[in-house]
Amino acid sequence: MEMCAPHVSAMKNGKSLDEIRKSATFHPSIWGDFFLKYDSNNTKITDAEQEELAKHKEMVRKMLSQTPNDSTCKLELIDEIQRLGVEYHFEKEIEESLKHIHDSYMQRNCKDNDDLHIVALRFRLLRQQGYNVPCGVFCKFTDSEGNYEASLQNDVEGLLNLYEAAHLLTHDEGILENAIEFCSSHLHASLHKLDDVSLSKRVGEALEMPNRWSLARLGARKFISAYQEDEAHNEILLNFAKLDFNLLQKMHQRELSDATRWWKKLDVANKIPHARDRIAELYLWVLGVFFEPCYAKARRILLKCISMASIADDTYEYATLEELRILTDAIERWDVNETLEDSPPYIQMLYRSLIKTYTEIEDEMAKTGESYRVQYAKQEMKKLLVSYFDEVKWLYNDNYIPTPGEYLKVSVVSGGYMMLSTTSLVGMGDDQVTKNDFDWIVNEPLIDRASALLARLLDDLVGDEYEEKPSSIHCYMRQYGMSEDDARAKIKQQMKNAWKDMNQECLEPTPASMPILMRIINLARAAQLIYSNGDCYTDPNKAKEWVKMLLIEAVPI
Ligand SMILES: CC(C)=CCC/C(C)=C/COP(=O)(O)OP(=O)(O)O
Repeated sequence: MEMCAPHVSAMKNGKSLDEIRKSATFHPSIWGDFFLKYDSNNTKITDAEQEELAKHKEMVRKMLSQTPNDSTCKLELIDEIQRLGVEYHFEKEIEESLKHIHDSYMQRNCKDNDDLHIVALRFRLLRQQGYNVPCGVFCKFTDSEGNYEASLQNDVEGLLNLYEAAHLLTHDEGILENAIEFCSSHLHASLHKLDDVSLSKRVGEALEMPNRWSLARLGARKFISAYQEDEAHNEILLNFAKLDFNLLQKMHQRELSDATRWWKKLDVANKIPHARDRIAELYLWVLGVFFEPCYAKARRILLKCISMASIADDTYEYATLEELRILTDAIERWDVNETLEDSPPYIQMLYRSLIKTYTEIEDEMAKTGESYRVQYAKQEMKKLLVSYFDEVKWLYNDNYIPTPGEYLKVSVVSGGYMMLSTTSLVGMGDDQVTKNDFDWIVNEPLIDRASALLARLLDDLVGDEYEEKPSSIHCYMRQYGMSEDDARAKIKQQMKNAWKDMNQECLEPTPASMPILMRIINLARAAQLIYSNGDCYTDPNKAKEWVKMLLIEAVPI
């Protein structure tokens, strides 16, 4: 591609590109120092709280082991445990039960009862676990032309379960695609007629965001409230879920408090004032990737790296082409002694913080002989910043609009998700992640590319208001002479395909272990949330409710 000379900036409304870029401003942080107050004193978990939790946990464990595997109650109990967000306490028990349920289902050739709710629930639980249950189990609910029976319209519980199950679809599963369409329209129609408060809440939430796409913590918080309204709820299980949610929340508050202190020390608001000041929102993103106590170290590392990416993203949308050329070259060399003394302070500051952050992570990982992991993360960060620079070069090349192929090659990387997926493995346990897993993930396996593509396209669909650079919408319009609506429809189709790829890769035989695949699925879920209503990262008011629900307000006991 022919580049313009660096000093020849494109003009728009009488302003040079440099001027336009420097004039962009972001909403200030809405949280400021708020989370500092959650220090060790304010987030203490008392012995009495621990004991109460342990007592409830034992009762739930007993319930789980005493409910026969071949009962429909068992399916419902597992689903409730998972959706209430406490599955991580009983992973082994649930794994064994689902294996038993799967094996006996296969032995009887998937013969089932005729209750749609149960068929769909079993299908979903087994697919979530990686079992490739055939979608043909739903044939008996369709007529000879493949349409779902009209009589199902009144079975709201059945429709809801079918809708949730169908979101585990892979390619060429038209029966599940039809199910999503059929259920969506009838669930929408049922919403204002439902007397059952719990069911109505669950239908509303599912239509807004199906369970497969939902952030686990937010899903748990909402399900606790719907479950409480269900007259048939199990009091012990409900109380356990509430206690657990609140204790985890204290741990998350403490982590965000520490992160806020680290962020303040960087002094981003003063030293890099063009950057978004979003440590709470970034923590929310990371919490979407892993919320369990065993991932505290992984969260801490990922948060630091995503913060660096955020500052870098804004710097690549602010600085001049020449400044960025020098920065990008230095980052590719990754020379810890480089100071970039001829560059402006914000470039020096970004470079210094980046090197320092990764050096600190490396030192920490060296203690367990795992500093090799940081090399992979560094490589991905370099790739990310090079892709940011490639986008800037398009812009300075007279607003060059790339072909869709050219665009995606760069912008799937610049979405940051490949860097995040690799980095999310850095702080995970050595029983969960090996060197082979890093070699696998940095080679852009299908699930990783699909999650990154989804995030990029979601961002593109909402991002235009803040961005100067081209998006996939422009590229499609230009390449195929499409209208904006048609380009958007094409992008939505690609997003559906990305979910099919991700679902397929989570079925046995899987390309990596489930804890690793779940990080990638969870990243996709975080993107679904953050770009669900415009760009909720850039506009902090849009993410405010979620921060409150997950990080401030305890669940009322
Ligand atoms: C996924 C990551 C790395 C998150 C950190 C914050 C960030 C860079 C968000 C995307 O912002 P944007 O919408 O401005 O992104 P882009 O400029 O790539 O469109």
